[in-house]
Amino acid sequence: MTNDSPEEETRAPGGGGGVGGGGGGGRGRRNRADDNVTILTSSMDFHRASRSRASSSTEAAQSITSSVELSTSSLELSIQTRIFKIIVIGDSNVGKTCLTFRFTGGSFPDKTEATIGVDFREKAVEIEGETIKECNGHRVSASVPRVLVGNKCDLVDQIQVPSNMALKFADSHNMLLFETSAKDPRESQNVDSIFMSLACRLKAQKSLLYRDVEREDGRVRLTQETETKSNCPC
Ligand SMILES: Nc1nc2c(ncn2[C@@H]2O[C@H](COP(=O)(O)OP(=O)(O)OP(=O)(O)O)[C@@H](O)[C@H]2O)c(=O)[nH]1
Repeated sequence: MTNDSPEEETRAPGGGGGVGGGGGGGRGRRNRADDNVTILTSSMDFHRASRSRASSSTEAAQSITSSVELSTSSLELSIQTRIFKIIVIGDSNVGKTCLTFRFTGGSFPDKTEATIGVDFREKAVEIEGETIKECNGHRVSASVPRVLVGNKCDLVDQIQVPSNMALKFADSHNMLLFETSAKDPRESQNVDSIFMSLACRLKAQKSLLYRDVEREDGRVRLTQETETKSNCPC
């Protein structure tokens, strides 16, 4: 099994689709000896899609005379999509590329080559009505949600790490455990759940939406929401 903070490789899913939300824990299966466990870590970022408004002269005039109100509504409109950066870390050949490809592209790649450096894929998903996007880039911090993934569970006769050991490791590091196969199409939902779980947890962890818009002396003051609220099942 890999260390808690594997350093030899990091990878950010990018290139295909997005994230979904899902639930929790995993089943158990394991990889080859040198492959062991893939750890997915993630961090959160915030993306504001700009929206242009006021195309007519009337609207333009309104935007001048009612700048505060327009600024407020523009802000609300602009908060459409948050970007979560998910980093897939693990030993070489464990299937990081295939897992992210399965999730973002929906299939198992016919051929992969050892990734040098960092590979990016991205996929937009919707959770509780909010669009979440992965993003090119990564930042690892101890506070970000992490899950532990054992890939290649289709290789039943080559299991290297017993499920109970993986579970113990995951528990001790406050991670969910997923045991899955990027190759087996029957496992695709479980692969999705890995990323959806992360997206859900990221979404719930700390909202960066500016919900409280206060007016003070004719000026708009934005208050960053810090409360964690979610109906996400994971
Ligand atoms: N049987 C099986 N093979 C897999 C699975 N996932 C990946 N592989 C194979 O494992 C090999 C390595 O897969 P990659 O996704 O390139 O592994 P990686 O971790 O990205 O490798 P590096 O780029 O070297 O770090 C390839 O030959 C894949 O076809 C799986 O779930 N089951």
